[in-house]
Amino acid sequence: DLSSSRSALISLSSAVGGRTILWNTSSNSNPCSWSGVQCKNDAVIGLHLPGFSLSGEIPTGVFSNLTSLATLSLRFNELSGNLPSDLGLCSELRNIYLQDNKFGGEIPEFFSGLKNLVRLNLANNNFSGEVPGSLRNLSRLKTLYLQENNLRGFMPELKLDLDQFNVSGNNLNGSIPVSLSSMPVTAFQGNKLCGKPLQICPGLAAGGAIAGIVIGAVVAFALILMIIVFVCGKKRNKESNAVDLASINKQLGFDIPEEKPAGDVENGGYGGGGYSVPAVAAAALATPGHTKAEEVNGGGVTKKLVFFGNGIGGKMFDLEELLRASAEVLGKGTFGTAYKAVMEMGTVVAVKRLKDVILGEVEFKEKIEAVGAMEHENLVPLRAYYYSRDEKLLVFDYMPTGSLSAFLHGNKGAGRTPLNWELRSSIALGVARGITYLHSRGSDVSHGNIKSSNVLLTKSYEPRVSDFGLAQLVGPSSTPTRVNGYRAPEVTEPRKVSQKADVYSFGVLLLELLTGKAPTHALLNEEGVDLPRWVQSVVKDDWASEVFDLELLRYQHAEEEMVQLLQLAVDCAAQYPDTRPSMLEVTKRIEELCSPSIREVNDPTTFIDTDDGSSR
Ligand SMILES: Nc1ncnc2c1ncn2[C@@H]1O[C@H](COP(=O)(O)OP(=O)(O)OP(=O)(O)O)[C@@H](O)[C@H]1O
Repeated sequence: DLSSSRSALISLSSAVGGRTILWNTSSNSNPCSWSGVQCKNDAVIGLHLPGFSLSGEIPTGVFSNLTSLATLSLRFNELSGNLPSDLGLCSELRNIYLQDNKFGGEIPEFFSGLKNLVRLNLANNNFSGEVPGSLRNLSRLKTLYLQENNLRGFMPELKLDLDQFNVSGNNLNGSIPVSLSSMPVTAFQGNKLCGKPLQICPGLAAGGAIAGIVIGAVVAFALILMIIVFVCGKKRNKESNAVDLASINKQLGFDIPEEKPAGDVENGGYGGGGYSVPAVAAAALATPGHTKAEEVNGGGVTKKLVFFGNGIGGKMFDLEELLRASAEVLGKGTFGTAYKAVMEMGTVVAVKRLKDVILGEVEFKEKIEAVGAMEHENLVPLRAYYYSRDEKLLVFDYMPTGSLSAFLHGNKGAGRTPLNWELRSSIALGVARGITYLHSRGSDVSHGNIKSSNVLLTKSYEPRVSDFGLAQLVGPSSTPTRVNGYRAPEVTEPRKVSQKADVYSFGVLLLELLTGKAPTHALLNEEGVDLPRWVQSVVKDDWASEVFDLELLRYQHAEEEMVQLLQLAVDCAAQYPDTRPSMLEVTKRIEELCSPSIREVNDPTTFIDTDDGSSR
């Protein structure tokens, strides 16, 4: 019944902070077209208003007109007061997300009547009183999040088959019920609880004292043994490392700091090295048995940097100059280590020192020249290369803003620069164009390693795809063996990539841009998920708008575009290669759906949001 749900929504809207701006409440307007309102057969089945700065109490009576609700999401607002009792009338509710508000009072008993509930999240509120034992009636419940409230008393035995559970940060005491003993320690921390998985309860400890002493002694003995074995092993390792480093240092005449692994999200996977090595490229050339001079003039043949086009910014330089550059490790990737090198004349380049190149010089030149010939505004240009028997160096333009991965996941703290919708969609389009160009060079040309750490950003945040064409240069030991969240399911052999596998990886990258979540293979935690599977499950559960990155939710005007891009991402990440679109089609679809937003990108001031909530 639309008329009653309409008045219910208007009263909710005016009660919670007067945010009527969210909904067009003019006469005859259908609430089903209002943003955040989801309908099925004219009945309101979803209310999705996360992060809208709503405040105040929800008046009683609103929910009695919304009894078809299946999903209620009001998370990340400032709503307060008791939950209205008529929420208990919404017996169709499956998902309740009320976390990160200021709701108070006791957890209402009426929840136990919502028999269809699958997810209940009341975390980070001011709920007090005890955890109602009647929650055990919710036989379909899979997620129960009650952490960071003021709950006290005992934890009741719920005997539910929960996948996700957390009551940490309350004032609960007593023993943990057996049915919850398999939950992780973190689910109970910050209470006065005892028993498995936490420490044994005091009363029980006395009874088990003797057994405890015996077991304790055995465990202690085993521990001491393990420590001895570990310490001896470490000492041995250190000795062998010391020999290696000593011999390298002797050859080079200076210390090489330890290299940082690439893709280190904490440091943004980029530029986190912080140390500077004099002429790190020289280090690259000084391999056992070859001195620098021999290498450069080995056997009378002068090895040179071979440039494509007219150098970097019109400047060319020779190997000697590169060797004199001060360098900094950017990270270690699949194909070798990347350095930032600043030359005396001020030119900054990125140098990649390839490892495990199996090709002979002629074949290497042929392949690398094909890479050097690739020219597109969304690809990182290869400017020069150096080939000798023991060293292969590639010189690229240095991208000062780092990788998309670093930008999306690097700095979660305050002061983080959020990526607005216009920027995200223009990055999506740029990357799609770069890959489409690669694919247009031949049906057998594919990238093979598309991921957000291989999308680098220029100063004005234009995306450039890197690392293309390198997989063909190196041996199998350098191909990415780790199963990663970007790899298409049919790619069982990492070197057997295809254009359709690139489309899959691009689909995952789109999902990453839209959800703000980093993909990993397994369903791990909030930080890493099997993105295609996660998104599909969420969309199937009718809570599609829950998918998007919180930072995107303020761009109400672009919701339609976001949903369409999400659909495209899901199409790209289809399980079967044949059902995925081609990159050319993908580019066209993004051009069509994002063109209004992307036009705004021409104004550089729209790139970055101030994150002060003013545009919400
Ligand atoms: N041209 C460049 N300009 C600036 N930073 C770069 C450049 N090329 C690479 N980097 C940075 O150097 C680091 C290592 O890059 P590299 O390409 O070697 O590995 P990766 O992309 O992390 O992994 P993989 O080799 O599996 O693709 C990354 O953090 C990357 O962002």
